[in-house]
Amino acid sequence: TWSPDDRSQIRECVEYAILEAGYRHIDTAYLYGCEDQVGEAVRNAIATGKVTREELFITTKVWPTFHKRMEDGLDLSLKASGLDYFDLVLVHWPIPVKCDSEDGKPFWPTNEDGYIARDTSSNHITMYQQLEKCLENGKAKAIGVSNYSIPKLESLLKECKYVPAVNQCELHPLLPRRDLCDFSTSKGIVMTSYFPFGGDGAPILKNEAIAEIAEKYSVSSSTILLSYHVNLGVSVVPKSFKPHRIKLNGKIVYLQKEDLKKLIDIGKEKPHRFNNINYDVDLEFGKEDW
Ligand SMILES: NC(=O)C1=CN([C@@H]2O[C@H](COP(=O)(O)OP(=O)(O)OC[C@H]3O[C@@H](n4cnc5c(N)ncnc54)[C@H](OP(=O)(O)O)[C@@H]3O)[C@@H](O)[C@H]2O)C=CC1
Ligand SMILES: O=C1Nc2ccccc2C1=O
Repeated sequence: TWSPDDRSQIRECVEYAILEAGYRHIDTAYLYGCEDQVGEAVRNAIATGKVTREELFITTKVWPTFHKRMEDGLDLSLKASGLDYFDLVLVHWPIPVKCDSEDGKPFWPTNEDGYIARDTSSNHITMYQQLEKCLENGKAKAIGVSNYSIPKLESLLKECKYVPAVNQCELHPLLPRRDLCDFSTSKGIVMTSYFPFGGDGAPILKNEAIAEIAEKYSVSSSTILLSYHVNLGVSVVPKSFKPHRIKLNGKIVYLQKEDLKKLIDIGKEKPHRFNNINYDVDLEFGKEDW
């Protein structure tokens, strides 16, 4: 449910996804400013009698400006959505961001050097530990992380009481991060892919190697990009505002091993990340210590 600009259609799209396209997992975040619409769509969908709250899986994320008061951040999400609980709550980014306000805004304050203003008095472990309390008090049915690298997971796993259920990261054939996926899976952490099409404007759909594989299976490149994850045991959260694409994005095909390998190989040597946030830290693929 992330949209960089117009957010007016989100309630309608979420209702359509649930009622007409069979979606059960909806991914949102405090950052996205649309938890009110997600909550309304959930209530409307339940009111039709076609789906129950228990059948739906609603994820939200707490923004790192709430690094000292993650539960307050989650309370704002619960209030905005009108939901009694979230099925999954994630630490949105492992990097605490400076904040003086109640509402966690601005989300991306910058220093004079133009980089995002980090707050080093908290860290990726202390933020997660506050969500452990939200698991224990029932505000979250499961908790996890987002944008955590292997070093960040390693240090978190040494200190946490509950293993994160999920690590949601940018993943696609141009950024396969198989080391991160294998590490997470070996620890019982489910990987979720965001930006399956490369984000706004879906730049990865222009990739010729992917188009070739799509032709072989007589499906669209978008179906190949989503099937890539499901075939690897990774869950995936595509976004579309267009009803026919919302339906199309529910389609998954079995991929032959040789095609999965071809897809992984696309970004193996020179991985490309589309989500570049202006932190003064090294986002070096797979090796980052931030
Ligand atoms: N944890 C995190 O830090 C992050 C999480 N996310 C989550 O991941 C979700 C997905 O990422 P998002 O940024 O939305 O980017 P996506 O990679 O899902 O791409 C969205 C773009 O693809 C287009 N599109 C969607 N389906 C198709 C299709 N079948 N054929 C052609 N074009 C298509 C959409 O256009 P149109 O709408 O016009 O169809 C839109 O321009 C977000 O909505 C959010 O929930 C995203 C970023 C970071
Ligand atoms: O969830 C997110 N969606 C985004 C889109 C652009 C940049 C950062 C983000 C997020 O952290």
